[in-house]
Amino acid sequence: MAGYTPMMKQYLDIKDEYEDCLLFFRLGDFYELFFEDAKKASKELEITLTSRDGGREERVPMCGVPYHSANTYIARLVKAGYKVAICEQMEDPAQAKGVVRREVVQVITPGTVTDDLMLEEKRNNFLIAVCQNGQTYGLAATDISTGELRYATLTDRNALIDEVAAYEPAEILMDGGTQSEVKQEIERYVSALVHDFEDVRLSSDQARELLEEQFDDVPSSVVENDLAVKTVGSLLLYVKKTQKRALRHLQGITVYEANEYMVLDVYARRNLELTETIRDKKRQGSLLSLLDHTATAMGGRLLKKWLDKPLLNRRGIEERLTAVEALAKDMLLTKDVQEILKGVYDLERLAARIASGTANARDLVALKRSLHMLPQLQKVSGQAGDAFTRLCDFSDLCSDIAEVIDRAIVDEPPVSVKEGGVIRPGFNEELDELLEAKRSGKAWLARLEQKEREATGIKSLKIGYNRVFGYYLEVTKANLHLLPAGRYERKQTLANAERFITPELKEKEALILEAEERAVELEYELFVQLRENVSQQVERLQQVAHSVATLDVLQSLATVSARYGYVRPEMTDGLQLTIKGGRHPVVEQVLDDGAFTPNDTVLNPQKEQIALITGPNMAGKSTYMRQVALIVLMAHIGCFVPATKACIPLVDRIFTRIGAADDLVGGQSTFMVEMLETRHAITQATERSLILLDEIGRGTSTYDGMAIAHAVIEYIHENVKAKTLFSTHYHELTALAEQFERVTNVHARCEEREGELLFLHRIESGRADRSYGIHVAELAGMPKSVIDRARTVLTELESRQQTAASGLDTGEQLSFFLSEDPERAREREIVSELKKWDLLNHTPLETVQFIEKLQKKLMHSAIETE
Ligand SMILES: Nc1ncnc2c1ncn2[C@@H]1O[C@H](COP(=O)(O)OP(=O)(O)OP(=O)(O)O)[C@@H](O)[C@H]1O
Repeated sequence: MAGYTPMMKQYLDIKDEYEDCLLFFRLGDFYELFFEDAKKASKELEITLTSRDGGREERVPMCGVPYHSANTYIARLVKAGYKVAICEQMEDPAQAKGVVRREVVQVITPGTVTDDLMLEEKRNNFLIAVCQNGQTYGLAATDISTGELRYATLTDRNALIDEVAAYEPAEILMDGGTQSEVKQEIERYVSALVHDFEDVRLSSDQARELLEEQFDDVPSSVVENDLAVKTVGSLLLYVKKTQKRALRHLQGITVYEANEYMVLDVYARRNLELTETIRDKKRQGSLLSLLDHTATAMGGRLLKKWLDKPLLNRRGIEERLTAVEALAKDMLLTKDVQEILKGVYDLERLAARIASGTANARDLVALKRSLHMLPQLQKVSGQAGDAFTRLCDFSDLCSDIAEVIDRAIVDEPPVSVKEGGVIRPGFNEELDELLEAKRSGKAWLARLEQKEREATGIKSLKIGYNRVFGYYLEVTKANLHLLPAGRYERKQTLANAERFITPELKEKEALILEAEERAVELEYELFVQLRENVSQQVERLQQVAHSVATLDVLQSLATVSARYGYVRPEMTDGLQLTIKGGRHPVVEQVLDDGAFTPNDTVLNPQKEQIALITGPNMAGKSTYMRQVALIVLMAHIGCFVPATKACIPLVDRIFTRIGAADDLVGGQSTFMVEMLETRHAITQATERSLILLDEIGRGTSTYDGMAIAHAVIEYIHENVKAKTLFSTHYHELTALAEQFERVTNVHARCEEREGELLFLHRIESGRADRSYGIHVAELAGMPKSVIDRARTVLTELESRQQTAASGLDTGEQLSFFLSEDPERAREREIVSELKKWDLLNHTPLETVQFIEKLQKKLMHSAIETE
């Protein structure tokens, strides 16, 4: 420190405490950054790097941004993953003795931003804390821009990763004890700022104390769980340390269990394109964007939550469906709801800003206007029926809050709350008197101007004001000779005018300025008082915000359901899934009207547990598989579904392995990803799950691939029992339908007409007879010579296979396995035939003949191999 100026010393002391942040150090009208911070920020923000004298020989690198536009710069840095500490001057530099006192007033990090500029309207901004205790993990998540705080204990690592991914957090705090592989895996799936919460580590007692201080009522499931106390406590401490302001809007802890909801892991979320498309990661084209007809930001955020956490409780689902049905049947009413909702601002974030003391008068007016819409929402939701009354509680319309804001704040207040013009006349007597004094003073000035003009005969004489000289009389040089001597005191000379004061003018000026100053001060005091009063009501506002958001989501789902001709799914307690005339909700919208071919689906654990889907490329297999999953998912969030009829059992998880997502997980081979996803599915699925496996095994050699695909199907059939859709190009696998009783074959039908391949996109029972791969290659514009050669090679291969198979007397479907390893395959077949032989229903002679036949087969096999 030696040699630095006192201000630089102050800077370095503060920076020492905020080492991991870029320190925005307020110097007059600028925030300045020094040393390494300046180098980083100037590069990131593309602003000039300069230097200043810091007292030592070498100059200190520096860059800066004007304070009034700092928000945009801070937003860019935070978005780039930096933490920014804002250090303000805590006293008036004009009155400070020595170095101006400075303090960090807020630390802005990706997970703790509250500025609208840095937030997406329809997206929550989650900050997550994770603690580990053995194999158990605590996860606490908060969005401080809305005030919600949730906690769950996860019983294994996969569950933790799925849950973290579902939040799509902006920032994650990890207990130092969390295993590094877990951290790595989280970092691989989630693009968030991840860091240790080294400096917010708490003992259980400290954490408990902190929670009790913050919340009136800490749920017993948290109090009695050390892991929960520690996780939520650390999260809270971090928020407190960064925000350094009231957190009244963090009102309670919602404790939930991950299995209360359908689990959608990272793969399923991405493969089903729930919130963004796989290819370009855009919202447009995702299921969320299709379903989102919400009119408010809160509704948009809640819809995403519903989609992230589909319900597993039938009553809850039915309740939503009933509400959606009521609105879908009455589009006029739905239109009314939408119109009213358009007048409602983001109540959640307004309430949060009010509670944290950052709201301005415009926010309060926005709140008032929104609250004024509530009686109408109460009325329409009442008209829509009982389900609404239960889901959206409009019993408290917060009209008292709207009324007090209305009485206090003018209709169009300025942005700043420190420059007056905020409080409505009649609200406060003292303020009215001060404003009257100011007004009458101004009228007096106008009269004085008139009087002086008449007295001097100078028509252009005018009264003006500036900050340095206060009020003055201005006379142009040409008219100076008209002024009587001695009455005016010269104050300022301009190029072509002179400015004067009189004792009378100065006396009045003191009164006017005093009144003005006091009025501005008083307005600010009154405003802060009002904001404080409203913030006491934050819980009521949050409650009503939730009801508005729920109504908005319901109307959005009803709008989509009515517009696209969806039907109400029948939710069943059983395990059978039946869909008639099902469509892919997103694909059907991109195609021309009526161009989408609807398809049926039946899946159940008794008979049709695993559907093997064959058919050429482009025939519609993936679309079909995804559509089944999306229909199931939509039903679970309470939305109607794109089908003519749907009976949907409760599905606890949807697993997907679909090729297109290969590029998503960096650093691993396509085949490795394929195997990871498949393992994930088959080890975690239950008989209530739905598994989609698209062309498993294609990432390796044919035999390996087929063997794996075979084994996976067998495993699901024998052990997992989950409903499964399995698409494959290995036609040989269709033989499994004969081997396993709950495997069925379906295919995407195509027809060849006059050498052209026609994709009918119809899923029909039975297997596809050919793969038509060469046709697709032709469609893709492959050179003719390549196509012709492929046809020749194919014919050759087919005839070779034919020859290999001709020795077999099975009459069954030709199998690649058989031609490759005929002996083993035949033995397997013989064993299977032996098993099936019903001794009691055959004569001894028949049995002997049967054994003789098997023996011959075996011998034949031996000769062939020799
Ligand atoms: N039911 C349908 N009705 C109309 N068009 C459809 C239907 N299903 C799919 N399609 C169209 O066919 C295209 C190909 O579908 P999809 O990707 O599902 O084929 P696929 O059989 O999975 O092909 P691949 O084996 O190459 O992955 C889709 O992009 C879509 O435009």
